[in-house]
Amino acid sequence: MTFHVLISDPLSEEGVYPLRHADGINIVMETNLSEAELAERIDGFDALLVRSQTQVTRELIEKASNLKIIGRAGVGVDNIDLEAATEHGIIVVNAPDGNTNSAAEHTMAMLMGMARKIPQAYNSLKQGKWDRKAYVGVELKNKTLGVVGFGRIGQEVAARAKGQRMNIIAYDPFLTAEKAEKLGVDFGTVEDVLKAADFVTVHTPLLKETKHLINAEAFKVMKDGVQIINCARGGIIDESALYDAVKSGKVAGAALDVFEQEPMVDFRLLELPEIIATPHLGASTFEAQESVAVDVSQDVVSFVKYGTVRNSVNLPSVPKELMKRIEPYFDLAERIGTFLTDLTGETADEVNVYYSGELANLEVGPLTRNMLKGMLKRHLGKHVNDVNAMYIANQKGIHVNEHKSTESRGFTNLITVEVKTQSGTRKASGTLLNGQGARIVKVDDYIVDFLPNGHLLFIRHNDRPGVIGRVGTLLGAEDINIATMQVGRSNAGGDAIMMLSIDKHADPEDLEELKKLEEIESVTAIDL
Ligand SMILES: NC(=O)c1ccc[n+]([C@@H]2O[C@H](COP(=O)([O-])OP(=O)(O)OC[C@H]3O[C@@H](n4cnc5c(N)ncnc54)[C@H](O)[C@@H]3O)[C@@H](O)[C@H]2O)c1
Ligand SMILES: O=C(O)[C@H](O)COP(=O)(O)O
Repeated sequence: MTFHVLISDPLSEEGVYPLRHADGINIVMETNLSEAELAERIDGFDALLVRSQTQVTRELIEKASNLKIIGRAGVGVDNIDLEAATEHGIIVVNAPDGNTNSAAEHTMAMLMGMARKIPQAYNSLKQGKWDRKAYVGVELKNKTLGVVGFGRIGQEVAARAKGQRMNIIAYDPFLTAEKAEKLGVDFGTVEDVLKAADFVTVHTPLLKETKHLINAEAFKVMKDGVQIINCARGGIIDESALYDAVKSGKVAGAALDVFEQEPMVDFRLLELPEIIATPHLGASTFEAQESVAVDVSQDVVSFVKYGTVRNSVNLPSVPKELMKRIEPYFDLAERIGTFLTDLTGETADEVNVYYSGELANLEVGPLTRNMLKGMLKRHLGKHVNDVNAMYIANQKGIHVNEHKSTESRGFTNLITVEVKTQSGTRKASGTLLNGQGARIVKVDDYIVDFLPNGHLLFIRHNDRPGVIGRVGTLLGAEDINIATMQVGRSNAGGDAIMMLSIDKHADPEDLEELKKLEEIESVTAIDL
């Protein structure tokens, strides 16, 4: 049975060599298909290989009844509807490392070209002018480069910028003081980075949280004359805010390789002489394209021959028998992970997962991966799933340990997750109650019992008369209805907690009002 592969974006011929010469695999490379033509052709193929140009939408996937694997020859999978692929049982693989170096080098080229106004000077010379006064640049030496997003490419850019004797300050949800020191960079919040930087470069995925991360508010806190680079994803910088910031003189230069809409249609930005641009070329080198094409080709061959892949970004590989016994706990494990990320407001350095009861006799790795997915998804969105969660956690230096005990601890099965963060240790335990679904039954050392879903408030307070009533009164005044309320205390008059589920999201102002109430120690909103 021949395995048919359609390549709809330009992949390196050298890179697809393993595919072209694999038994039983037929390749068609058609890189000029319109969306409609692709939708017509896709049904006849078992695999689709793309870069960033082809939009692999839910509509396209629904037409691809034979599709078994999608290969992304690059990092970003935001042009692929992962949920739709997973729902349709289609494995998605990418090539997370193959173009890192090229993208970092392109970022440095854009940084230096912008600092010395090279494209502008070249265009002027091409028009026959010899104008040396108009293109006075700035040095990089002793200037501060602010890096927002300190993963593979962010770190490679920082290493190169240090070679230019720049000072580096970085922000990344997974960057801690210890890691920053080891990498020889300063670190801080996004605001710290934007305030300190002479040059800002962004290297995050495009997520709900990072869309327009650099907006008008962000430009306000930056230094006058700041210069900014985006070789990551269009949309991280609000292009309309950038236009205004350049016009006002706040931003002295911008170097863009990616755009909110690609191919670019609104060229307004390029009318500004302070802006230089390239058409999404960060990974466009022979070396990078060969590397990423080899990576995805090898995964397709491995999938055809053995049913396994290396760089899956969406599907778990769990034996059917085991899946039947642990699948009911997947959702609980994920919710505990998200609950703890929101409860701590920090990323973990160490995670200990304790399985007690019958679960202790099973391979619980997929449950741990689901819990990690819940823990990481706040910052990595659909880039993390139960297949790559452990890989990403390890990459971020999060130590993950599993512990098992057949001791029942009062429940047939109990999953306890303990996280160690910069601020201390927190934990939560959950179980499945027969016929009532997932429940969280312990938070830190307090016994509770609530559904881990919807809008939750976790309140730490001193055990005094009237505290609970005041909380209820304030929420009522804000028209926030309490669905359930759990209270627990270490001892009479001691530390205590409230765990509330409320009917609508409590906004920051409501939380601030609650924190002002007498005897309230902390208030944390958790939306699961
Ligand atoms: N221009 C190009 O041709 C080109 C080439 C390669 C990669 N890219 C893009 O560059 C980006 C980075 O690629 P990578 O390989 O370094 O990915 P990566 O996953 O190694 O690093 C991304 C980092 O962003 C961090 N992050 C997530 N949300 C954040 C936030 N709100 N604030 C700060 N940091 C946040 C993550 O923790 C992670 O460490 C991706 O979007 C990728 O698609 C573009
Ligand atoms: O996410 C990536 O890998 C880059 O944006 C490269 O995209 P490309 O494969 O379209 O060059």
